[in-house]
Amino acid sequence: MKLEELLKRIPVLEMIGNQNTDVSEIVFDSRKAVADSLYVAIKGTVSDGHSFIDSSIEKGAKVILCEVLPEDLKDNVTYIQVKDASKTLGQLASNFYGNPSEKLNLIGVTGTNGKTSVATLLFDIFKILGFQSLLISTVEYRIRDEIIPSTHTTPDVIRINQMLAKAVKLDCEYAFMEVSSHGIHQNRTEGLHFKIAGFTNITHDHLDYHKTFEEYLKTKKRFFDELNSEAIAITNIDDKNGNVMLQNTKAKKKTYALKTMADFHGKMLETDFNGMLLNFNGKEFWTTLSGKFNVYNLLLAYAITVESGFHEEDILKAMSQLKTVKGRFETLKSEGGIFFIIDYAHTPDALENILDSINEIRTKNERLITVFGCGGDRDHAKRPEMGKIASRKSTLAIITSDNPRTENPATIIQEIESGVEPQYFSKYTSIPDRREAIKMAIKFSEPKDIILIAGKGHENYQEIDGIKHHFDDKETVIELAKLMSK
Ligand SMILES: CC(=O)N[C@H]1[C@@H](OP(=O)(O)OP(=O)(O)OC[C@H]2O[C@@H](n3ccc(=O)[nH]c3=O)[C@H](O)[C@@H]2O)O[C@H](CO)[C@@H](O)[C@@H]1O[C@H](C)C(=O)N[C@@H](C)C(=O)N[C@H](CCC(=O)O)C(=O)O
Ligand SMILES: Nc1ncnc2c1ncn2[C@@H]1O[C@H](COP(=O)(O)OP(=O)(O)OP(=O)(O)O)[C@@H](O)[C@H]1O
Ligand SMILES: N[C@H](CCC[C@H](N)C(=O)O)C(=O)O
Ligand SMILES: [Mg+2]
Repeated sequence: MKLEELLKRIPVLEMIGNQNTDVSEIVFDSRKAVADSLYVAIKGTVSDGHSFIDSSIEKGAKVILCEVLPEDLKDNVTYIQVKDASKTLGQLASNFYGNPSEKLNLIGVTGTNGKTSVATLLFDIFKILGFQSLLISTVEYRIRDEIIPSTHTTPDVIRINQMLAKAVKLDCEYAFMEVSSHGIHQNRTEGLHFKIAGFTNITHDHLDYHKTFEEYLKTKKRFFDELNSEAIAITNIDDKNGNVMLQNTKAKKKTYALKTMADFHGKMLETDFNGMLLNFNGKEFWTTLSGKFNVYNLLLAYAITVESGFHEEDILKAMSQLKTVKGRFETLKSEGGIFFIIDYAHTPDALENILDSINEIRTKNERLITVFGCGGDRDHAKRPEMGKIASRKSTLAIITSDNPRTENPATIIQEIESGVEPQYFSKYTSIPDRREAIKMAIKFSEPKDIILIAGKGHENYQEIDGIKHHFDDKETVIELAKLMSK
């Protein structure tokens, strides 16, 4: 593509060199530079892309876009100076791929918990309604029926535009994507044209990255601040920060809630481990999904589908056919009659929600055993909180490992244990090996008992010291429950 065309609507401070050149590709990692590419130098969290300008040229980059021009300028290279290279990358990527986000209906979901669930439910609802879509999520990316492994909840803006462009080419009419706070902060959604934006909730998470809750909140809000006046913003007003999200948005505002009056109002009428009877805006329907948090997720998915112009009856009919999202309140029953729930709850709020949901459904004649851990190299503050919640709300909590990464698993476990209140000391034990922990839970159980295995959901690895060892909670449960019932 011609450089001139690529720079359309992009404010440039200074340009040195040939402006009439062709760009073969845009890259922001010097290691991926190819002949005639344009390298964007970005200041990252670990290093500064400006220090790799020369190595990108060695690999073939012909245009350099940066915030600070290098002192030593090479011949036959075009240098472009901009105020914010990271934001400019988004605009360049949109231009390069033909602005695909404007050619379909792009819908983004943000919030601490529920993003994967809502985005996946939407992909499935629209499929039942007869529409093909793109899904960008933590678990996987999907273009129609093609599944692409996921690297990030919200990948970089080049990947996003590449996938959007492919989706447009394959006649997809919708794209559903998770918008993570890292993604917003690192401008991975810059230049994208969102039609609808949904907010799930905001609670304690990622303070290792954002430092304070206020910063985290501000980052999430930015997603709504940047919507245009034709977009629709839908927020959960049962969350105390739900309205904050819409304070400065130009988008049309819509609300959903279970506890208060809202544009979209939901009620849970009945629930058990087989599903729930729900009422949305006065209309009843059954779903095979369980867990109160899924009422919120379904309600947001419903609101987004209604705002997309579909009939309420058609939507509810489609919604009653939905299956559980992988690793989100996924249930299994062993031959011996033990009930397993596999869930991705990896934050204090998510763990509390799922335990409350299970306690609401169970008869209390059985026991509830919770196996969980906390990720290494991540927020330390959530560890004691999760220890407190799990021991308080289960018959027995078995603390184990969940991606210790570069940390010592024993230290993480100690930090979790430090949150257990003295009256619950007899209600927890610690087994660092996750397989052994699950084995212990099964050994301790009797028919009808419930074992919750939290934190990994769909993940199929245990990350230790930079190496991902294969580990899958569901697979382990199936294997052990069978072995042990023999
Ligand atoms: C902390 C974080 O988010 N880091 C992301 C960030 O990398 P970074 O800022 O550390 O990059 P850097 O190493 O400082 O390098 C700066 C720049 O120099 C470039 N560079 C670097 C080396 C080199 O030789 N040449 C070169 O050009 C890099 O490409 C980069 O542009 O930008 C990269 C490119 O987009 C991301 O891949 C990377 O994600 C890392 C791998 C990551 O683990 N991110 C997680 C925390 C994340 O983003 N998670 C959220 C979900 C969280 C949740 O909701 O649970 C997600 O959306 O997935
Ligand atoms: N609406 C919700 N409110 C509170 N908790 C929820 C909600 N939806 C899901 N959860 C809990 O959070 C876990 C993760 O759900 P999900 O994967 O949908 O969230 P996410 O926002 O995509 O998370 P991540 O940021 O890790 O990608 C679930 O397994 C469940 O325990
Ligand atoms: N996207 C989140 C997921 C955490 C899941 C949990 N299993 C862990 O490894 O901490 C993160 O990387 O922080
Ligand atoms: Mg997710």
